[in-house]
Amino acid sequence: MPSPILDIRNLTIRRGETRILDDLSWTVQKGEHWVILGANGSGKTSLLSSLTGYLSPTSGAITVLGQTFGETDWRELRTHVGIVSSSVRQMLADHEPALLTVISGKYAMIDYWGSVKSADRATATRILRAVEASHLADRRWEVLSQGERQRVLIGRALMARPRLLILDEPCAGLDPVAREHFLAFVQRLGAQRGAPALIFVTHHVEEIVPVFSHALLLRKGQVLDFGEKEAVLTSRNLSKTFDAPLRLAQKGGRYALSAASRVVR
Ligand SMILES: Nc1ncnc2c1ncn2[C@@H]1O[C@H](COP(=O)(O)OP(=O)(O)OP(=O)(O)O)[C@@H](O)[C@H]1O
Repeated sequence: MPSPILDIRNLTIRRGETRILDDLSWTVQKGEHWVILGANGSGKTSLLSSLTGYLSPTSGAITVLGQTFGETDWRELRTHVGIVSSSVRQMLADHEPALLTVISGKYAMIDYWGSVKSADRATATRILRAVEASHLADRRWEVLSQGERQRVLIGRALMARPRLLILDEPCAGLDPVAREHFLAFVQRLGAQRGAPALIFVTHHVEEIVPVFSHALLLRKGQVLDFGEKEAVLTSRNLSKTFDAPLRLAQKGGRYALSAASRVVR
């Protein structure tokens, strides 16, 4: 069996008295696309930071693409993991056209400088087409809408040909129509042959499109449940995740949450 995309064993991260993540184990196999759901402060961002090597474990093991934290050059490994998050968004240069932003992803560079190789230009042009943003190639970062920025950032991440693509709350700041367009794009992206494994972090079950096969629920730094989404996404589990009685409904492969008068089983 090929090595998993991601394998986390008994991960605990403590800082001072705070137990940020507590004995967390999780495996992502090739061909799976995961959603991580959890309330504010449940540890989602910390988990992502740990698997890109930015937050060191107190104990436990993290293996990404067959390489284990502490035994390998994490900087090299990072180039195989694409990440789209608010911290990357904030670092981009206002004046940079989208095509250069995408090219910069190959070199893990912010604010691309230097001459552009024609092969890189051709690849970035193809990627911009794949993220349905060809028309944005010459547009500067500062004028792009939030939805356009997300596509360009995904293009930037894809430029490094990642096997794992992490989308950390990518719908934050999108209006309902832009959000639906973006989610339809994520659905197409994940369904493409050879697509990287997706990890999509959100607070909202409405954002779980059918291409996601698995879900991980986090609560107070611990895994509440994980596995195939049909088994994990239940009213009972989500009520525990968000500490309130909630009812989960499913229609046409999409989910919706509403308040319930008591925890629904
Ligand atoms: N370096 C640190 N030192 C101490 N506590 C930390 C540190 N980093 C994170 N925490 C705490 O760990 C908890 C989890 O934080 P984290 O940002 O991972 O949550 P989250 O699920 O991403 O939340 P949100 O949905 O609000 O973004 C929080 O209580 C946070 O204050």
